[in-house]
Amino acid sequence: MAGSGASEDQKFCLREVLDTFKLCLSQNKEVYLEHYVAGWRGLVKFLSSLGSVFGFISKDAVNKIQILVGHLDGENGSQYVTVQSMVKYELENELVDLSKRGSHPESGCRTLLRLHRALRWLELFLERLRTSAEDSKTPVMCAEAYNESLAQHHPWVVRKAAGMAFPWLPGRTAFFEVMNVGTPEQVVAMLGEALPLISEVYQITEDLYAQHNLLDLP
Ligand SMILES: CCCCCCCCCCCCC/C=C/[C@@H](O)[C@H](COP(=O)(O)O)NC(=O)CCCCCCCCCCCCCCC
Repeated sequence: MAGSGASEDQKFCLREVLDTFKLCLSQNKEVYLEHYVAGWRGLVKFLSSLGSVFGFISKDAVNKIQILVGHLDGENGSQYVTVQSMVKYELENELVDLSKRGSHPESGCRTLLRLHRALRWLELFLERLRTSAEDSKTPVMCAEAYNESLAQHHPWVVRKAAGMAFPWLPGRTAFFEVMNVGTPEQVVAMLGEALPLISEVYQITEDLYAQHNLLDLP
């Protein structure tokens, strides 16, 4: 965390953010919540730098990040060190609404699930960016990635709002520039390194949630 704080005044660099996902995995492949949340913080910062039309998206992500930080910093914080320990703790203590929303609308499990689904969007979008041609359209890549992932969990009105924001994304060249990673070739190389890590974090979480039947938490 100290690292991400120290870089706050410096110019944003997407490599640093994606590197955070490297720190997420423990030796025995558990996912550290602190680094997961730090990764999302960085992504949201990047999204905010793209303009206020994405504000409603950042706002929801920030809200979810805050809920998770609240658990991490709360009196039972030691149970929230990894996603695995969080799931175990919340399930054993019946702190999760399993079939309909009830007394635990802010469980770590349901909150993280929303970010987890968004991580799949990120994976799909970055993979498209990585393999895109110079004249590829970012809004199209973004919408395709969204339709294949998050959209399936969103009601019509959210899908509609998201669809209205996508055309405001900067074009590929400008997008690569705000990433502040270097030349387009360097961006592509960086994405090639970061993507397997993001996929691994995603897959480990997905398997864990599937194993506990948590993929449809309300
Ligand atoms: C760069 C383009 C960014 C486009 C982001 C695509 C995702 C669009 C998502 C639209 C979400 C709209 C906000 C509302 C969401 C909630 O309804 C919904 C459900 O929550 P609930 O069950 O508590 O009600 N929330 C969610 O699904 C969580 C959404 C979290 C979205 C985080 C997106 C962060 C994107 C970071 C962009 C970084 C780009 C980096 C690329 C190099």
